[in-house]
Amino acid sequence: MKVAVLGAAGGIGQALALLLKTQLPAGSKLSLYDIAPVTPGVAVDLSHIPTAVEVKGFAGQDPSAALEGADVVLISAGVARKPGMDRSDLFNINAGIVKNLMEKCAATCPKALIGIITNPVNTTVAIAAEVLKAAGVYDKNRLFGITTLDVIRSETFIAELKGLDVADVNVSVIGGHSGVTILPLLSQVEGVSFTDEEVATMTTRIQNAGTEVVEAKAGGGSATLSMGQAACRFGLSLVRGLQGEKNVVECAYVDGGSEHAEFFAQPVLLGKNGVEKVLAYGDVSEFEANARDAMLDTLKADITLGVEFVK
Ligand SMILES: NC(=O)c1ccc[n+]([C@@H]2O[C@H](COP(=O)([O-])OP(=O)(O)OC[C@H]3O[C@@H](n4cnc5c(N)ncnc54)[C@H](O)[C@@H]3O)[C@@H](O)[C@H]2O)c1
Ligand SMILES: O=C(O)C[C@H](O)C(=O)O
Repeated sequence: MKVAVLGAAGGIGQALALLLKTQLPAGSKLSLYDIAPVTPGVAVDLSHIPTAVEVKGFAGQDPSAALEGADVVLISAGVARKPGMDRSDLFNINAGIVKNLMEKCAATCPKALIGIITNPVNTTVAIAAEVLKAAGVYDKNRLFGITTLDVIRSETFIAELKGLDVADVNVSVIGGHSGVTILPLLSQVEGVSFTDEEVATMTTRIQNAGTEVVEAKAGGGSATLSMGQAACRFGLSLVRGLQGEKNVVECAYVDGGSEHAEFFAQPVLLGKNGVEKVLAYGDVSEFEANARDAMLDTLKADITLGVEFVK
């Protein structure tokens, strides 16, 4: 199994690479690429950790060597937010970066499962899909926007509020990955009940959690360590699915035939070809149904922006 990380010298990339080096199955290959010249050094550094995962690092303008034979590609290349910015403010720089990297993926590893971390995810995933379509290699089951950070935040915050063991808390988060498009389905959390006020406060906290980190880092970037953990969880789930493990389910932002939008985050069953089945997200409360319907104009506009960028 070969996993490539693009943007591997960055805050997320280095944390993710460390976690993958220590958690990928024995015999895996980890391929690190970034435009930053330090990237081969990051790989050498990681290679001294005693696990049966081979690491190689690549720098420069062309990621092709890093992508050859990749089964999974995780992309965190691009710029991060500073206080006062929205994720959509990253579009001007990150759209072109994702487009260029996806052209290389389409040419070099068209069958790989690709997970997009780079913001604005609602839009960059649409860009990735258009690039793959233009190259004639699009398979909707192999492209994912990684929204796992919203899931782990939800699990953490709910466990804290309700005094639960976080290992017992499972939450689906649907929609997209920015502001009101992030919708945790609190009504479905087993063994927990929330007052209306708790639902409103918790939903807002989860939607603004990225900004909470951006402000706390005071100009030094956005979430990197928690995102490294989230991307590692998601990447390992992709690998487990590819290896034939059953019942691997994650929420992800996919082109899954949703009635709501062309791309929509919801639970998916992962398998040997990526998405094996898009799962229904189940019954929702009136609050959640209203929040879901209210996000759709924003989500669709984010998607259209990406489609038009490539066309
Ligand atoms: N999906 C999510 O939940 C989520 C969570 C946190 C951050 N993010 C996003 O992830 C992205 C990366 O965040 P970060 O904190 O790691 O940023 P960072 O600045 O620490 O790292 C980004 C890396 O990308 C590299 N890079 C830039 N252009 C590149 C190119 N063309 N090819 C290869 N590498 C390139 C840079 O050299 C840098 O090492 C941002 O867009 C951020 O908003 C997404
Ligand atoms: O908020 C950001 O800009 C980064 C990321 O999308 C997050 O949710 O932490």
